[in-house]
Amino acid sequence: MEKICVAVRVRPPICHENSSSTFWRVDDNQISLHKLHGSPISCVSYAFDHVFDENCSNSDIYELLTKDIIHAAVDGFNGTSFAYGQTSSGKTFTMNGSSNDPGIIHRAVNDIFQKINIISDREFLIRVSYMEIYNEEINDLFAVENQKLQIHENLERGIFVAGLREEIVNNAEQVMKLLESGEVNRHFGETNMNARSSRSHTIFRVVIESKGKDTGSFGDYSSSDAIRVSVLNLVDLAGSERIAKTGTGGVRLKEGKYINKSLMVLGNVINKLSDSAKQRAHIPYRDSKLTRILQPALGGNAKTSIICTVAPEEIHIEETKGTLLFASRAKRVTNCAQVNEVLTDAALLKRQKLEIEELRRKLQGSHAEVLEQEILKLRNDMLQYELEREKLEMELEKERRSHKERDRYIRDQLMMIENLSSLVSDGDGSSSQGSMKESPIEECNNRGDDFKTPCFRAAPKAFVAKRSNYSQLPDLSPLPDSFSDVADEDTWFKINKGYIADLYSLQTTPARKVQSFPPEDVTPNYLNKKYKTELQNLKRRLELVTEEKNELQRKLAEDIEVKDRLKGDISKLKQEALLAREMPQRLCDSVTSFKDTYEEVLSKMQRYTFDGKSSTAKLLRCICEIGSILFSTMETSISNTTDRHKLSYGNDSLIQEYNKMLSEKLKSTITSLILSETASSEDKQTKTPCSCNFEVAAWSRYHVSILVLFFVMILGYFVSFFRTLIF
Ligand SMILES: Nc1ncnc2c1ncn2[C@@H]1O[C@H](COP(=O)(O)OP(=O)(O)OP(=O)(O)O)[C@@H](O)[C@H]1O
Repeated sequence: MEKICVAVRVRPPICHENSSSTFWRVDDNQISLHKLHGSPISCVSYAFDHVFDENCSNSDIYELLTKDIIHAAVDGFNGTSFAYGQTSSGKTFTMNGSSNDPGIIHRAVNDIFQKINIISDREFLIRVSYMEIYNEEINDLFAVENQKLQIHENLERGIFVAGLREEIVNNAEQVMKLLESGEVNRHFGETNMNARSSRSHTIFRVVIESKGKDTGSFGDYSSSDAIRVSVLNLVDLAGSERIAKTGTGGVRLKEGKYINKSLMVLGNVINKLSDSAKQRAHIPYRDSKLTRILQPALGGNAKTSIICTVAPEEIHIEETKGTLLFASRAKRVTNCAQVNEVLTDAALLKRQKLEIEELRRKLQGSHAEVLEQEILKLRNDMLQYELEREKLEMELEKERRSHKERDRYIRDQLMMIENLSSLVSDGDGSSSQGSMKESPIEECNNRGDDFKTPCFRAAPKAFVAKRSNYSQLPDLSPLPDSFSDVADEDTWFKINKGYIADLYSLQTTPARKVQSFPPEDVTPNYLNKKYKTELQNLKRRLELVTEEKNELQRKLAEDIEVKDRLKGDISKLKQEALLAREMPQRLCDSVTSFKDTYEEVLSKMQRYTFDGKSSTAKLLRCICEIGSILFSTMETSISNTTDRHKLSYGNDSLIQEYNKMLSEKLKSTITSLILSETASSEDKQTKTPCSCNFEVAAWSRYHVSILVLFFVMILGYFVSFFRTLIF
């Protein structure tokens, strides 16, 4: 919540009065009425956010009063700046300025483009429109054919003027040209008070849309997909006037009445808003087109500044006091400005997903308390979004239905008119047919298509192109069709004396139940009900959050359990791997010791053979040879096994080959041994045997044969065991 910023500007005197007895004195942010010789007049002293004396320039006013609002508008806040004051007090001079001292509008436009050129991480679409409220009718200053436009309201655009031309602009120069063309269409007139008096209120409107350029960085979820839409109104009001002074009649008189009446409604709105919330009842925004259009700026979602211009001359003392009274009341009005973001469903989902991700990350870092808070916040936000979305959907549906009904009604009416006109005409229905080709709604749509700026520089980017087709069929929101004649002097008195009119006798439209800002029903019952609902919502959210927290804790415990189990498995596997790595070495050791034993046994056996030529000796040599080949083969295989890369099926075939070769060799040795044995037994019968040597040789052959068989078995078994182990 923030207060409206209010300033007062004193224009330089136009005519120097000789007989004046008082003067207005400006001290810092105070303005007070003094007697000619210096003493202040009691109760005529006012303080505001700023008071500018006659030496101040438009530049000073812009810097201190308006610049912040313009910058905030670029950042997505709605903004309004308007000039209020009696006729000829310098409102138009403040808003439009002169060639030497450009006014607030020109400075704001330049500033907007300067600022958006600096912001490199967002893309912008700027649209401008210019309208006037003349005799309580809205006219388009960019398109003279657009007269008597209607005010509408819908969810997406809020309060807007249907059929108003909006120009897409790319630079300040383009806007200045448009403004110049608009000024030509504005209603000015000569009065006794001002040679060029504004006879209408004008509103120059800038709509600033922007979207973040996608940086793709984590955590940049707040802005990447959301579109910001802000509306900036720069308003030059017509001045209140006293017919006795302006000396007008005819058209001017009529204009003056409308001006005074709408300013009186503005004063009433400000008065109501400046009351405390308890005293505030219905705010009569709908009593004039001016207040209806400025509704968001007056106590709504906008940052607002008011510059109240006063004339220093003594003859205008009553008007000046009236203006200062208005300014004092306006100072008490609070607004509630917030960045206007339009979130698409996808953007909302993305934002929530990222927020959950962020939470998970934090959970892993075990910041449980912080998380609890954040979960709570997140759940709250999500719930709020859901509720809002549901509400909006319902409202949209309602709006659509009423829209359809209206369409049907208009079509029926058109048909009726067509029938009637064909009845009236003498059988020639062609003229009526021609005029009935387009329904008002179609006409409005066609008008919407004309919104594009002819001198638009380049083909717009995707975002710009999409948003520039921004045109909705309006919803009817009737305003009083005509202002009843109000006795001018009476109205003037009410404006300047701070009189609060009886609104209900003035009001011509029923108060709507749903007002955006501020809430109107503040009765205790309503509040009780509201708080109860809120409490229930909060409880429900709390339950959800607790559930989610418990779920997350359970998952965390499960994760820890699985992790422990895996750790046990890994250490077992590590031990097995260590054993597997040691196995070849152990085998190698076994083979070496087996080889040693084998060689020892063989050397002992060789001792039984008395000469190396006997068949036993031959057999032993053969066994010895076979043994050493077998052992070296095994050693090679084992060393290959140690180096896993060398292990292949080729080793298996090598062992098989050796096995085969050895068997054949053993077979041939045994065959040759049997043959030589047969030959020696034949010799035994022909020669005299040496019984002692024969017995020894026979004994040794017998044992050697057994041993050979034994070793062959062991070797065979060893080789097969070794092969199984490796493969
Ligand atoms: N601060 C100022 N410095 C110099 N001249 C000023 C200043 N303010 C107003 N004037 C002059 O006073 C005259 C009246 O000003 P202006 O037309 O801006 O008044 P206004 O409040 O817009 O009147 P109206 O309500 O009738 O349109 C103009 O000639 C303008 O140039």
